[in-house]
Amino acid sequence: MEAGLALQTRAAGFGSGRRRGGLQSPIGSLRVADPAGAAVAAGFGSGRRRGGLQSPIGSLRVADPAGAAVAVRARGSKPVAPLRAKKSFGGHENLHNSVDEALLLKRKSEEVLFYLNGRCIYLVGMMGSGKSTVGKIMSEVLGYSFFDSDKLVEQAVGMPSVAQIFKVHSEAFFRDNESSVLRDLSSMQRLVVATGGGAVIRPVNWKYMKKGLSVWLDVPLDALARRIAKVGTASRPLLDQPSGDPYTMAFSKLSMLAEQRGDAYANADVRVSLEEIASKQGHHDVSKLTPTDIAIEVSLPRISFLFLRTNYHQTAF
Ligand SMILES: Nc1ncnc2c1ncn2[C@@H]1O[C@H](COP(=O)(O)OP(=O)(O)O)[C@@H](O)[C@H]1O
Ligand SMILES: O=C(O)C1=C[C@@H](OP(=O)(O)O)[C@@H](O)[C@H](O)C1
Repeated sequence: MEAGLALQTRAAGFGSGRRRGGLQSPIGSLRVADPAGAAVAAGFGSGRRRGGLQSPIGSLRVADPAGAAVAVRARGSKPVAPLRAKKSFGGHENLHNSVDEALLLKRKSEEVLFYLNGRCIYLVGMMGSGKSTVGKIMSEVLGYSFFDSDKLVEQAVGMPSVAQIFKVHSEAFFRDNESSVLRDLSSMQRLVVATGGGAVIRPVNWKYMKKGLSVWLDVPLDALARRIAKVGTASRPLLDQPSGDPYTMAFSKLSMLAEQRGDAYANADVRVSLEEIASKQGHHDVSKLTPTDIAIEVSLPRISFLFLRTNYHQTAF
């Protein structure tokens, strides 16, 4: 299968200024091109490339045509549909409970766009916290590009899964590449990035993520273990166990990791607590929250106030 990312331009009427000639990361591994209106295909790792510079970990090129936003999707996959779900979430048939909810999300995200002023959003949180799911919705409504840092590492290394990278190389090798990917992404604008759950443990990654807005999806361990048990642990090497009840194994490993990671997630600019959202909704059951409920919290204009202050501290919503 061809590795690579296909980029699609969509008019979004939002831009923080026009970049000409592209930005280059310190090691020249990433280039943001502005080919005045042209949509381009981006290659990463061993995939096809048009232009852009290459580093040992690969090359990324994103078209940013004057005020238009780009949507990114894996080559061959379908674009993310903003208003319809392909899966059921905690018994919900839809990502959104209603059209009203979808419209609310759209309105909130438009307000936040102004304050973001092109800055990237980095979603952090434990494995299974919904970074990819919520991130795709956020990117869709913001007119931002979505990147999953795990996928970028896979493409850069030229391996089909994080599990294989851990097995053939090591966790340290994966972490080095994860940092390189985050460094490269940090020189770009208008991205929603779903980071790997362990990205928070390296201080240097915070240096990169602090160039944008970091948002911690704080999900109770029990809910995480349920979600992971449902989809299996094969794609998450730190949780993969040869035997045992998947929920119990996932819960115990996640608890250990949460302990080890201590306050690392709390470095994020914003904490979105599912327990608090559920309690606000009056049912106290986080499994009833749709990804859109959560994306609305990420988009709340309250976040925008962070950018009005020169010194801000983490805010829990
Ligand atoms: N709000 C939610 N309710 C129920 N299941 C969810 C929710 N958000 C994500 N999921 C499911 O949980 C699993 C992990 O989500 P994912 O977005 O891949 O997490 P992450 O990127 O943080 O590892 C997926 O199977 C996804 O469909
Ligand atoms: O928590 C972690 O250390 C990891 C989380 C994974 O990403 P997700 O959070 O997307 O599952 C992936 O980066 C790797 O398996 C390690």
